[in-house]
Amino acid sequence: MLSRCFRSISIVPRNFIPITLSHYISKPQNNIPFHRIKASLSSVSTLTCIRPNTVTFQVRSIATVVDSVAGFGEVVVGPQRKYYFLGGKGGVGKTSCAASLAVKFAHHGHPTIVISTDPAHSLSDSFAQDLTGGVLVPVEGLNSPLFALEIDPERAKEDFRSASQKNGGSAVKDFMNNMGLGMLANQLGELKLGELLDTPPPGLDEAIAISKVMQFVESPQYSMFSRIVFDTAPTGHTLRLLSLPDFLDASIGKVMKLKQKLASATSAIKSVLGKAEEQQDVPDKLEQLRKRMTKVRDLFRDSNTTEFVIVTIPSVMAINESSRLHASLRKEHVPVQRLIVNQILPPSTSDCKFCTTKRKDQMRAIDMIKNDPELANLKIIQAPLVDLEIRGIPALKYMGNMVWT
Ligand SMILES: Nc1ncnc2c1ncn2[C@@H]1O[C@H](COP(=O)(O)OP(=O)(O)OP(=O)(O)O)[C@@H](O)[C@H]1O
Repeated sequence: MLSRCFRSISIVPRNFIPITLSHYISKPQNNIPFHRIKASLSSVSTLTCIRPNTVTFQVRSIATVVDSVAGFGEVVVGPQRKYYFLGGKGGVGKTSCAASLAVKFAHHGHPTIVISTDPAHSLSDSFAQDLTGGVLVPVEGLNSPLFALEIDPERAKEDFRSASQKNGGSAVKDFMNNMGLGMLANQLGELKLGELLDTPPPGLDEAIAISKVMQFVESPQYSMFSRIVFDTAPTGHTLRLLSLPDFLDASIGKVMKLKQKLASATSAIKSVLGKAEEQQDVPDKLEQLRKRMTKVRDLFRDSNTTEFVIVTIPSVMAINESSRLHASLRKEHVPVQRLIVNQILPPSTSDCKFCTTKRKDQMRAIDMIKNDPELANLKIIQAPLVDLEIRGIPALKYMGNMVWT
């Protein structure tokens, strides 16, 4: 019956999205132009056609939402490369929002990469495709170029460890001890270098992973990609990630100063002993790492190229965490404009007490946003809880059309 209704969809008031995800997926031929039909939270859901091809509709429950403040026009415009980070509390829908944005960018002609920096990846699950392996994998089922990358944090950490140990870690310490420069070795100890290298702080793997991403996105081979979407780890992890470039920059700077001192001490000893000067090391990996850290930090802060979109759900706990996240992002000078409030229960017209109470509870939580000094000025994007899990390209397209209007 619904399929007959769709023939008359153009006369439906602009404020409705009258189908459910399950219907969208099962009847793709009836896909309707979402850009023409937006719903407000006060509207009700599943649209039932009483008489086909007429303006008479009975609105039941379930359907959909969306305040048209997402401004997809703003994020899609311009051929120059832009970076979007999607982050928030665990399980709120970061991956679904990131993957759906990436699909939508690709659909609008932007060659796009979606990257998961969450050690517990779910991009493969979200796209319902195997995207593992730590390399760029083409996403299937789209006519436009979209690639995905699930970063392998263990491999990245290993790379960092071996680079650092070869260049500034235990090899340096041993060398200093052999040269009778134990005092310098002690200073190195004070810097807790060993701790940094042997038991990297949480988030280091992610920072290194992002610096690796920087390395390959800077290469001309990848210059064609105009949108890079990051699906980040839950809040705590991501905050550590954002503050790490500064921390590492400072730590690596200290290590490098020590290395310089060590190099001049070594060459002084060698010249006294009359030994030939050794060839200078090939490019110092620590210096490379430091440069990449600086680039990551600058990238995080540039509002012309970067936006961090906070994703939340309508619960007091999630909104409080989003508020703290925004405060921390502001402190790190990371540009934030939008807050997605995901998984909002549509109004219930049935006598389901659970649904009514739950929705009231959610509405109270949403009201908190308006009074929260950190969140009140953000553009709020409301997205409904849909009737199926968001998995696979059709579901991601559906989600994209709901969220990114
Ligand atoms: N609006 C929605 N309606 C229905 N299901 C949703 C919605 N948004 C997300 N989901 C589902 O919720 C689950 C969690 O979503 P997702 O993996 O995107 O969250 P996440 O924040 O990335 O989680 P994690 O922190 O574990 O990485 C998934 O099963 C997803 O399909």
